[in-house]
Amino acid sequence: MRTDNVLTVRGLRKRYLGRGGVQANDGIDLDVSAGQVVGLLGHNGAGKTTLVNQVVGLVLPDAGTIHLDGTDAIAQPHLARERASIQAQANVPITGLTPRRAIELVGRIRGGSPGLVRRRASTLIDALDLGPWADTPAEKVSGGIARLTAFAMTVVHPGRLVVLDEPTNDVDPVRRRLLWQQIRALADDGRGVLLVTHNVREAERVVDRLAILDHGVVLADDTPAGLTAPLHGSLTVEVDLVPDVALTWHPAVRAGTNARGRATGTVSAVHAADVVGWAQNEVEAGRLERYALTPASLEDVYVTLVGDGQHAAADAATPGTGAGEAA
Ligand SMILES: Nc1ncnc2c1ncn2[C@@H]1O[C@H](COP(=O)(O)OP(=O)(O)OP(=O)(O)O)[C@@H](O)[C@H]1O
Repeated sequence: MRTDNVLTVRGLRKRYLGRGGVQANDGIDLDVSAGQVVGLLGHNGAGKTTLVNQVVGLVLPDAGTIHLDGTDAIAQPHLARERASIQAQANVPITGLTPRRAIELVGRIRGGSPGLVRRRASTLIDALDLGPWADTPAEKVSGGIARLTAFAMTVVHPGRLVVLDEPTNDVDPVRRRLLWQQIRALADDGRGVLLVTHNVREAERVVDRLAILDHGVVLADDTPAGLTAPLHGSLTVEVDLVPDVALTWHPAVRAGTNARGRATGTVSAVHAADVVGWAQNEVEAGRLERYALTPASLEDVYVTLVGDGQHAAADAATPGTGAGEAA
């Protein structure tokens, strides 16, 4: 029976043997429907790539089931690879080709007709602003352009499921937005998209649903709004510390993380004005460098669930460095 689910994963387990062994996936359930972008967020080693590799038959699970567009992906990995398009974490080398030629070649290998592939390649090149490099030898293009080329190679003739493993690595902020638009367009066109990322802000911008993975376990799986709902009514306070000056939070602040000269806490919105007054005072007295108050975000949810994952926050936008900002 055909369902709207493009990918259904149940109870997936994978342990790598070797010194001590690693339980890379520990009973994962995950669904991706047609028309949906589902984010898979987790720090280094959380088990994301292991999950993806099992979906496309590159790694054999110890237990669990994977159904991809109606087929059993474990029993029939060749069908899974036909029905899924995957952009791996590492770019496939395209030395000797130009980006345009590489994109067209993959489209043809995947069964697209010459005319259709040529048109789709041109559309992607324009949409991702790759025009100036499209006909340049691949050896001469930058890392970001190579990454965008790899994305275009993946989606030139996409399967029902499109898996993108860190597609925006090395991509500049402007083209990153263009890429996000193309990810959205894939879903709008009826594909299911699984977007693997470390980047909380990226997840916030693009996904319909987000699964947070930690040590091989899905800790939460919901819409961004659903994930942040428990934090509604609270704000995040972030302060930059003055070296050698101990921080004493305002009593209304619940302390969170404190590392590398920056501390965060949460405060109920009803106490926000008091905390702004306190923070301003601390800045003027030279006990704080700066402060910022922002609405609770997915990043706060992630840190609450996973801990102070410096990895996840690494690519997040940095608040301004003025004397203080209140959102
Ligand atoms: N082939 C392998 N043999 C042994 N251990 C492995 C192998 N591949 C991955 N691991 C281990 O399994 C765990 C999960 O790794 P995985 O690559 O799936 O995580 P990830 O979330 O994709 O990380 P990253 O974001 O760094 O790519 C890690 O502890 C990793 O060291």
